[in-house]
Amino acid sequence: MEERMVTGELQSEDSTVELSLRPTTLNQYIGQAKVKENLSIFIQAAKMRNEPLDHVLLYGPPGLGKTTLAAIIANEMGVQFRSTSGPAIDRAGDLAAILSSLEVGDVLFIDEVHRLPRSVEEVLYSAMEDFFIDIVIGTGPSARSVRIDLPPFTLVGATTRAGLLSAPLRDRFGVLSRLEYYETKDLCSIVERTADIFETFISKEAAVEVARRSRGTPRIANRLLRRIRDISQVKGEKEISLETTEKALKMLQVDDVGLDHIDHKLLIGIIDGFQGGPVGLETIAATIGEESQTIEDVYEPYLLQIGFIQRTPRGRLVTEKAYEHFGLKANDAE
Ligand SMILES: Nc1ncnc2c1ncn2[C@@H]1O[C@H](COP(=O)(O)OP(=O)(O)OP(=O)(O)O)[C@@H](O)[C@H]1O
Ligand SMILES: [Mg+2]
Repeated sequence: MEERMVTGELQSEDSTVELSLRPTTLNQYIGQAKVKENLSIFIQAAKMRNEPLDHVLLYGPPGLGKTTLAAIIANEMGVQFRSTSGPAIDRAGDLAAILSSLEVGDVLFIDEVHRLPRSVEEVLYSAMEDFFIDIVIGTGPSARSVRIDLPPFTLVGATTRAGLLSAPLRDRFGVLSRLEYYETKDLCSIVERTADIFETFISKEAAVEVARRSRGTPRIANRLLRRIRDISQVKGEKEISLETTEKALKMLQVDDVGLDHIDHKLLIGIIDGFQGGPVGLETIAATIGEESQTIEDVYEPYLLQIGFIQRTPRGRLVTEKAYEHFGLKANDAE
């Protein structure tokens, strides 16, 4: 897949900087008020009882701060943070090795937890519920099952697709937190915080503009800011101005509401090819040459969120709001 400025997914250029941009305490974590309030109460209560925190499932679109929040949980609990991911654990034995190296109260973070192989997932059930695992050692007639007791720990799972989690796994999480797209004012604070870390000045209007066009996603806001900062610096600006921000975003092909050419291709594809829909996902995918899974997971969520498309039983429908965005009239087509 080509690299996009406005995707929430992690891209190669993000990974190195992101580490330095990660807030480390709940207080520094901007937005997501409901999630933060809940977690803060559960963390305090667990600490008062001197028990590990209940297992936590964080879910929501890419780039909203799941990994960041997982690390914050460990930090706030004052325990070690161990991190792995679903696809990285091939065999039950790999998981057993990780689990048996944990210390009391540790946070084990499993990213993309919906991608754990089924055989590994099954080992996790008893680990989560009763802090032990049964593993089979050897093969054939000499095979035997060994029980390993584990220290009480907290599993923090993250997924962009909660719907793909099996029911037995989902049910073993005591805390389910859904991260939402950020409001502009929160993204604006994130942009200002990032600028601060970069030791760069940015005008209020410019920060609001970046926030407005970042699809409710901190990772995108930070990525756009980095590019805009480059352009502003080359121009010799002391402070990133609104004018430069607007120009830079135009160069980066990010439109007024944060959409790019791929969003345009998707929307215009439905408008031109199917009179605005409704049209089935598979048909759209074939028409614009993208995988339906990618459309569903990556392109569509934000378009749904801002009300540019609707899901109907008969397929996707482009709304009047989207027509207006392109300066078109919806009923022209009807
Ligand atoms: N609430 C927040 N306040 C400040 N910065 C944030 C916040 N949430 C996320 N960020 C920033 O956004 C970046 C992306 O966050 P993170 O990697 O945690 O997202 P994610 O949800 O784990 O994404 P993915 O689904 O790709 O794993 C981080 O570098 C972090 O700096
Ligand atoms: Mg992550």
